[in-house]
Order: sequence, then C-alpha cells, then structure tokens
Amino acid sequence: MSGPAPAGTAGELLADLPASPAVWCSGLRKRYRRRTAVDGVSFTVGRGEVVGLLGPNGAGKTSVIKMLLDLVRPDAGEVLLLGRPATDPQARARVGYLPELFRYQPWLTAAEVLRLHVRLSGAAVPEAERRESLGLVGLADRAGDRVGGFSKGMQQRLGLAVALAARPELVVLDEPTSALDPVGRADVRDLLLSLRARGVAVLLNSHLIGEVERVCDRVVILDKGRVVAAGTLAELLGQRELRLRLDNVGPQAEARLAAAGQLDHSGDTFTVALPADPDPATVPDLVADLVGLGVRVHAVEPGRVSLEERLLSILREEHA
Ligand SMILES: Nc1ncnc2c1ncn2[C@@H]1O[C@H](COP(=O)(O)OP(=O)(O)OP(=O)(O)O)[C@@H](O)[C@H]1O
Repeated sequence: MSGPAPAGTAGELLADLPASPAVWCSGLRKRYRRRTAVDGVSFTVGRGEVVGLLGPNGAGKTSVIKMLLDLVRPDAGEVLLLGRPATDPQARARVGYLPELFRYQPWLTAAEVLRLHVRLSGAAVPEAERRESLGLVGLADRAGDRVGGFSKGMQQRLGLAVALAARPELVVLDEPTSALDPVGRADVRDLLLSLRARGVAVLLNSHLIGEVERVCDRVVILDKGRVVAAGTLAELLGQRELRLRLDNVGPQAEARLAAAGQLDHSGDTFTVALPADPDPATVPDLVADLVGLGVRVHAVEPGRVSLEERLLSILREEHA
C-alpha cells in the first residue's frame, strides 16, 4: 500500500519539469473591420532563445506582438507567457517591452522615467541597478536630463533601458534600433547577446535583417498575417560554404578539399559545402594542409545565402 507522498514531492516534480517556453501562441487571429491582419499565427520562443520576427510592412508583426502582450484582444487563439496566460499580471511583471511607437512624459528625467516604470512593474530594483540599466544603453551621463530634450535615438535607448530594468525573463522589442546610429545598433546587438547569455528570452521585430541574422537563434517570417517560414538560421539558410581561389591543385589537394565537404569546382574557384556548425579548426586546418600540398591560396571566403536573400526569395514565392 502506498503511503502519503513525502513533503516537497510536488515541488520537486515541478522543478524537474522542463521550463515552459517564454512565449507560446497558437492560432492567433485578428481582423480590423474587413481587413485580416493576423491569420492563424502559432510559434514559440524558448527560454533564453533570441527569435526574430520578420516580414514586410503590414505583415502583422506589431499586431502579433500586441496580442502576445494582451494589449490587443485576439479574435481567436491562445497565448502563454512564461507558462501563464498573457492576462496574468504575474507573467506580465516578468516581461520587458519596447513598443514601436512611444513617448515618455517630457517633463520627467531619464532616471525618473525608469523609476516610474520599475515601480509600475512591482519589482524591487535598487537605484544602483537602475543606474546600471541607463549605463547599458549609453545614457549614464544623461540620467538627470529631461526626456523632452532627448533626440529620437536617445528616447529609443531609454525605451530599451525601461524594457530591461525590471529584471525580465522575456524581452519583446518592436523595432528597437530604428532610430539608432551604427554605434547604437552595435550596442544593442551586444546587449541582446548578453541577455541571451543570461538566459533571458528575446522576441525581436526588426527590418534590419543583418542585425537579426547576427543575433537570432531562430526566425519567424510573417506575410499577410500568416507564418510563411520559421526555423533556425541553419534550417532556413542551409549549409555554410567555403569559397577558395586556388592554383597548383594536384589530385591529393583535390582529395583533401573533397574530404572537407562536397566539392564544386569552376576554373580556379573551389566551393566546399561545410556542415551547418563546422568545427572552428576546419578552415585553418584545410588551408594549412593545402599549402603543405603545394597549393597556392589566393582567397578564402566564407559564404552562404544571406538571410536577406532568403527572405526576399520566400516573399517573392508567396507573391508569385
Ligand atoms: N488599430 C488598427 N486599426 C485598423 N487596422 C490596423 C490596426 N492595426 C493594424 N492594422 C492593420 O493590420 C495590418 C498589420 O499591421 P501591423 O502593424 O501589425 O503590421 P507590421 O508587420 O507590424 O508592419 P510594419 O512593418 O509596417 O510595422 C495592416 O494592414 C494594418 O493596416
């Protein structure tokens, strides 16, 4: 006969369960009058995963984000944030959000805006940590300045600090770099990578595809309110290639090239298909061996189709 479960078992069982995804949504649908903005969208963002939401103007990206955050009511579909319904304040308190369009009270200073938003989130974040958030977005020396005098890019930096200040487990960024200069964009890229390293999940809506390609683990592509493609970069972009311009390639060198991956050869250009995540030593070892075999190496270029090229071809197929 089995006795009562020992104390703590339920907690241990829960602790053993895999963490629920940061975002789970299924069958999201939204119409504005006669226009269908979102038409059956489902996807997930895992814990600590950086996912890019891509698609042309009007594809439904911001509408999806607003439904995820319970700012717009879906006509159909379900959303769970961090394992809880999007309407649950406990889930919302652990989500940071940078809206596409926003304006802070112009009479408040940057530090006051941050304090206000941290208080609204209910998190207890000490002042030193709030100051650190302003430092992270390059506004440390503007903390005491009124927001009314901020440039667009500075307001966007402040918006990012607000999204990050209350120690979120999920951050949703709607066009976070649209007003930023190249240095600001690089800063945001580093920020996203450091969030990922800390296990914070990120959903990023951006038209800057190069940026998405650099930081995202996975992308979801929307068009006309539907998901038209989704996957890791390796799944969407296929294998990495290595293009080499060589001369004096003998049979042994050709065999060495073929051992690295499927080989194509045209004139003095050799293209080797590498695995999606090649060993970092693959390329230097190959080049050293080729040189050892008497090959003269003129150029070595990594290559694969870019996310931008892939996105354009997916959208062209959709619109054909
Ligand atoms: N409040 C609204 N009232 C009426 N139509 C709306 C509203 N919000 C969005 N739409 C419509 O829904 C569709 C999707 O808009 P949404 O802003 O979600 O697209 P998006 O992919 O974020 O576009 P962009 O890249 O231009 O920001 C568009 O046709 C838009 O006109």
